[in-house]
Amino acid sequence: MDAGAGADDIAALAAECGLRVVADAAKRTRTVAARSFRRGSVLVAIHPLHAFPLRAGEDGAPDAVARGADSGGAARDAAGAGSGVGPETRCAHCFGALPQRRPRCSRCRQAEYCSMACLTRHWAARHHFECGRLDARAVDAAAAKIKPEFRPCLRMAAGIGAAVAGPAPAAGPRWLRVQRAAWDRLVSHRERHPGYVLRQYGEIARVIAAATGGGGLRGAEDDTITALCRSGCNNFAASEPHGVRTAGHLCSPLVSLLLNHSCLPNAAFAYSPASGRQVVRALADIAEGDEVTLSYADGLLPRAERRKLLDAVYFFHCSCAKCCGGGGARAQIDALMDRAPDSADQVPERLPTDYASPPAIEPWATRVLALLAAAVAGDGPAPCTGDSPLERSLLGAVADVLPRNLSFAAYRHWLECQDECLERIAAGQPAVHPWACVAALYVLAFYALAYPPFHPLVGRQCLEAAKLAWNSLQLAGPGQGSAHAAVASAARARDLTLCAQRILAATADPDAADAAPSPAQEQAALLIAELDRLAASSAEHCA
Ligand SMILES: C[S@@+](CC[C@H](N)C(=O)[O-])C[C@H]1O[C@@H](n2cnc3c(N)ncnc32)[C@H](O)[C@@H]1O
Repeated sequence: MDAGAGADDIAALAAECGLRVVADAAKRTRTVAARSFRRGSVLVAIHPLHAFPLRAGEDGAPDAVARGADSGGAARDAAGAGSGVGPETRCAHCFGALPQRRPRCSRCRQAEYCSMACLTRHWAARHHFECGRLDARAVDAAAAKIKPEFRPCLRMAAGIGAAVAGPAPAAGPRWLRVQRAAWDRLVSHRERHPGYVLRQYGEIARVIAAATGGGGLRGAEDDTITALCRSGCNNFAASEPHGVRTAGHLCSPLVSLLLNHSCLPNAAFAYSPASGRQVVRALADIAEGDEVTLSYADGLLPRAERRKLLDAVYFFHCSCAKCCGGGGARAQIDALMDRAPDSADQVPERLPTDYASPPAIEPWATRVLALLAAAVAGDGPAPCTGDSPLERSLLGAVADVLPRNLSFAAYRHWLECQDECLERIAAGQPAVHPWACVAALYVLAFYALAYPPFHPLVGRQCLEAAKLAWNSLQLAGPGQGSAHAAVASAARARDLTLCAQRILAATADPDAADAAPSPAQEQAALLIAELDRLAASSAEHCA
């Protein structure tokens, strides 16, 4: 880490977290583990320098940031799910939905909350500081003058401008001092941004200056353009509470500065709706000396799409273990999934027509799901290096599968089937459950091939599949045919739920008050109780 104002603060905080920043010729810096970490360990937890919820029509990233990279948002957004919520529908603290009657900050009258608890937490954490500095009305007036898709950029630049203006308050919190020092050290890649982007940023900078005369937004136009470029390759998308859709944006310079990208990351971030902090956790066991990485792009995107995004937004060519693994297992799986089915080997394009007869699950998917379950159940080491024993076994399970069945096109097909089935179920067609369960199991198998086993998305999908298996089981009574029973045995529902429970426990919000279970954890506990009741009543029946 270079010397300079704030360098000591940053290095000291990193050291306390068990991390060390070292120079890197290709990446400028990289952060390595100064000790080993077990999967699930919290690596960094810090309040963002600036954070705000998305508004209606403003669901583009404030820049081209990693859209929910670690929450799977990119894959879902690519599959057509946007956030699209109204200005009045998200809490300024937790980014959750707002009720009809909602508290708001009595000082700025702008920040709205879903509850008094969120208002109080936001004030204590960050708002007491930014409320006096950021003229939210002036920001809104300025934002109204530019295209909706660029408004988050404006709001981000304005918020950061206010947060970093003037000397750091001596009595201010440590996180603020560290975040400000880290902001000054972030790359902007300004010289590499295309002309049309710089012109748009110039327009935003002019609007900000004209609307406020600098008051509340601060910064000369040129500085605002640099801030926009910097924010473009350093910001984070935050998910809605307990969900996967992008609901807000965070500028957290320390985390940006510390963590480089890998398509096979060993860490993931989440926004804690409880504390408003950004929390980075180990996704896998990390050995001392290993580089700690996040994913800036969803690891389930095809390699070419990931490369395009990383090149266009972050200005580098990825050479991680998955992209160029020198023949490592994950790189080979990635290459298998990158194959395009030829015309004689087409992925089915249409959604199912016969929801009464779900297809059988192919042996490769069953093998992958068994490997996932064993990895999650085991207490042994869980590294994710690209060529660990688990990753080699996964490759062995899929090496001979045809592109028709194992490709991104196939993954997207199953994801689409799952979404379609869930819509039908929501519309009152419970008989679709077994079909939905099959689709969910395939999606889970693809997740297992693309993500480390303890990735939060794997946990959510395990729970989704478990719920569908349980509901299919309910349909498998007399007269309902054997297909339902074949899809969903009680043993499968139990295995999936146990998997979900372990992953959810390892990825639960560490800042949640009194470690209160999340809704997903509550659902998993309920499912296990139901399955136990079912097992007890069948045992009684047999006796
Ligand atoms: C969020 S910053 C990460 C911190 C960065 N290492 C630094 O020293 O400022 C993102 C930038 O780091 C560099 N970077 C991150 N991951 C990289 C990787 N895997 N390979 C090459 N460069 C990378 C790129 O310049 C990217 O725009």
